[in-house]
Amino acid sequence: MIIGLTGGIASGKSTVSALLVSKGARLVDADVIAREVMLPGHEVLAAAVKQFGSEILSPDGTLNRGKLGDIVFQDPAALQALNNLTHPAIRREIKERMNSMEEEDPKKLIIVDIPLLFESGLENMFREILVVYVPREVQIARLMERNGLSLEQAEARLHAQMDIEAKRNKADYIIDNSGELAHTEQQVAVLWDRLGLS
Ligand SMILES: CC(C)(COP(=O)(O)OP(=O)(O)OC[C@H]1O[C@@H](n2cnc3c(N)ncnc32)[C@H](O)[C@@H]1O)[C@@H](O)C(=O)NCCC(=O)NCCS
Ligand SMILES: Nc1ncnc2c1ncn2[C@@H]1O[C@H](COP(=O)(O)OP(=O)(O)OP(=O)(O)O)[C@@H](O)[C@H]1O
Repeated sequence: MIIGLTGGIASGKSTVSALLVSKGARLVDADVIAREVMLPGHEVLAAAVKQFGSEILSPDGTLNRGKLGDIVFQDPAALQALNNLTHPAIRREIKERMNSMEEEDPKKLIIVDIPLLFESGLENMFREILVVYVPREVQIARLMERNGLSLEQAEARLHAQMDIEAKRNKADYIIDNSGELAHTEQQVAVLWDRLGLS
């Protein structure tokens, strides 16, 4: 059983994924893979340096994520160029990990957390999709707080994604993470039952 999990930036995808993992699900996390392909020595990072220049690197040769984020989240063409470099490698790795987890234990729930699942047209990879939802204002407030961003920076990041209401409309399952964590936990428990996993 494989479910695609998505939502908006800072809507709580990692929080909900962690709750599902604590119940026994296995997790493929596209953000983790996206970080791996940007590590020194990886061909995707080399291609990004070629595209955006060595100013996206810190003095120790690692990616300066804030710097690259500032470049791409203000410029749709730059974001598209970055996506063209990173997404094929990320997609390949997601598929490999999903397949090997499924082979290892076909009965276990596998959660595949992909922030840009809809934007990247990956809906067809999944029979069912779970959207972690919070209203836009909550998204902005949590993003500003967690990443120390200004309102303008936070809005630019939201603007680079499909609107959260549109994602919610495409969901098979919705977890509303706008309340207290305990409320989110309850919904995860209900979902777990509904999937027949209890
Ligand atoms: C631009 C980068 C360096 C910014 O790094 P930073 O540490 O500030 O953010 P982080 O990687 O933690 O991403 C936070 C969130 O931003 C949003 N986001 C990231 N990349 C993108 C993108 N290409 N388009 C729209 N939103 C994005 C997602 O909601 C993500 O969960 C980084 O996001 C990156 O390398 N992005 C390209 C790879 C990618 O598309 N990743 C998304 C997961 S598939
Ligand atoms: N129910 C909640 N109540 C209050 N704060 C929360 C709740 N759920 C998550 N948060 C906080 O909101 C922020 C965003 O949550 P989280 O990192 O899980 O989102 P995400 O969707 O995985 O983010 P990203 O898109 O950036 O990867 C974090 O700082 C987290 O601690």
